[in-house]
Order: sequence, then structure tokens, then C-alpha cells
Amino acid sequence: MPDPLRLTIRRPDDWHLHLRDGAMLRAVAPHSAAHFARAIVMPNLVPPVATGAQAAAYRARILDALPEGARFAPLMTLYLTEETDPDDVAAAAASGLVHAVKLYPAGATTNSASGVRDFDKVRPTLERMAQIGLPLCVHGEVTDPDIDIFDREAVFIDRVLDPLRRATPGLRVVMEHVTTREGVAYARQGGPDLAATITVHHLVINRNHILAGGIRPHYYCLPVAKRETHRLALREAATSGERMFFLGTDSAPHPDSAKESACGCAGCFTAPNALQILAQVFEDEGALDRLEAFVSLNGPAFYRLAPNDGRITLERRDEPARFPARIRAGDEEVTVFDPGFPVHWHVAAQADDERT
Ligand SMILES: NC(=O)N[C@@H](CC(=O)O)C(=O)O
Ligand SMILES: [Zn+2]
Ligand SMILES: [Zn+2]
Repeated sequence: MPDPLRLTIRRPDDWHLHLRDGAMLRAVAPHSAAHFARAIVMPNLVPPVATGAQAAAYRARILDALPEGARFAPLMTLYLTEETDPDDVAAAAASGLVHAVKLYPAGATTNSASGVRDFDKVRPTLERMAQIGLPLCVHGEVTDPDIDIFDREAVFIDRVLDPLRRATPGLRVVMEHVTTREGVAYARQGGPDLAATITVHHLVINRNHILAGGIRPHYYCLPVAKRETHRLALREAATSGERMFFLGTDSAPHPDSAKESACGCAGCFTAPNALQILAQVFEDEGALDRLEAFVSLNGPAFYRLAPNDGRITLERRDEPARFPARIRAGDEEVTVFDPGFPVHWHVAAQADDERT
């Protein structure tokens, strides 16, 4: 077991992040760059980041939004549409710009209207990705309105994901933000071409946190948090150290005005406190020795990248960490995820300096 008061691990990465654009990008990017060395940047802007040229331009805007001296590498993704050109995808991957393609079933989540309706139309792109080993990141929920929202992930696995993987041998898939024990079980038995990201908030909340004792819009995200048995399965998976599970925060900022609304947006903003909350969760599970695998090792191994050279030191103090309740983004405010329990883990000030 590591020293219970200080834990030094390789710098972590975030394998599922929403950075948005404009004033929001400038407000949130520094929070991710403060703790994470790299992030898979989700492409669900309006219009979506669908071509290599759009990804290159978006990457430049992200770099421009970072503070002086930040060491943070945005790993770009392309939004899979029915018009996606396999040659464009292959060229963007070969140049090192693009690290994955994102599949949104049309209508499944925020800004998914340009996503896929007819899977036959994306078959040539999927085949090419299988050939070149480029991962497909999947938002795994069916959009069928007859399926209960709490069942949409499990039904997606049976109806869409499993047939898709069988039809495309060699396709490397990341099941994004798994929220169910069915998702965990499927990821476990999928072999080396399958992995799953897990968010911080799905390790912390179940559906009662959203709905019991008043509706809590800042806990609403997609896929929606499920019942407690699923949260426990996710905690067991994340803390297991198994190679197929790694962190994707899905930090998804929306202005408070859009969340605290009669029809509120889905997404939890966790970038400022994701790492500290995770350390607390892993401590509570007696698994601090496996935190590094989850946040710093398993992700790069799946994406065929080296782990980061730098180290970050987390420190457990009696006095809980203090996080801002909300941050400002241009004229708007964005509420920071509140885990609802004291977080005793702090990022030690000098920790993410590679030279120390
Ligand atoms: N997770 C969410 O609730 N929202 C994400 C979209 C997504 O990852 O599905 C967003 O972009 O706001
Ligand atoms: Zn999603
Ligand atoms: Zn997301």
C-alpha cells in the first residue's frame, strides 16, 4: 500500500472531455490543464467537429485558450456523420491529429442531431477504422422513445453495439461513460479491442441524488445515473485495476441558466475537482494503489500511447479541499459538481511539475 497521506502517480489523462468553444472554452480549459496532461476532446460542437480540417482549427482554438506555460495536449476526435469521408478520417489519424471517432446515435444526447441514423451509411468509415486501428468512442444509448431511459444503455449493447462489433471484426471500441452493471460486464468480456470509460459523477451519485427530496439539475447528465446496484458495479470496476476501465470525466459544462430550466441540459461539470474526488473514492474503497492504473495507465495503453512522464502528488489532509461552487464563463456561471461529502485529497502545489 502507498503512504496513506501522500500519493505520487504519473500525470493523469482524461479520456472523455467536453471543452466547448469561445468564452466557455476559455473558462473551462485551464481547469482540465491544471491536473490532466492530455484529454480526448469530444467533438459535439454546433456545427460538429466532423472533418480533419475542423479538428485542426478546433485544436488551435483550444491551445489558444490555455494559460501560459500549460502542458496539456488535446487529443482530437471526429464526429461521425452519415457524410463522413473515410479518407479524411484516415488522413487525420495518420497525421497524428485525430485519435478517435465519436459515434452519437442521432438524438441520444447533447448536440447529437448530426449523428448516425442509418448504420449502413457509416460502414465504409468503420471498416477503414478497423483496418488502421483507430478507436470508435460510442455514446451507448438507444434513442427509441419506447425504451425506458434507465434501460437505454443495456438495450443499446444488445441491439446496436454487439451486432456492430460482430459485423466489424477488429474495430476498436470505447464504451463511453458506462453507467450500468450490464455495461461493465460487456466491457469485461470484450477482449483487447474493447474498453470503457467511467466518469467521476457516476461513481458518486445514483438516481436518488437527482430525484429524491427535490430535483437537482446539476446531477442530471446522460446517460442518466441509475440505481445504487449499478453505481456499486461501477465503483468495483473502476477500482479493480483491470486494463479495460479508465477515466473519462465527461466533464460537460453548461451555463447554469441552461441547467436550471424547465427543460434543463444534461451534463455535470467536474473538471476542477475530478481528481481529488476520485482519490477520495479510491481511498474509501481501499484501492488507492489502483488509482494510477485507472487515471494514468490503462487509458494510454488502450490508445497505444506512452503514459505521461510527469508525476502528480496527491495529499490527504484533515482539512477538506475547498472547491468553488461555480465558475464564471463570459456572462454566464457554471456550477461545479458537488460530491456531497468532504474530499480530503488535495493536489499538492508543486505536483504537476515534471522537473520536481
Ligand atoms: N454527458 C452529458 O450529459 N452531456 C454531454 C454529452 C454526452 O457526453 O453525452 C454534453 O455535451 O453536454
Ligand atoms: Zn455521451
Ligand atoms: Zn460526453
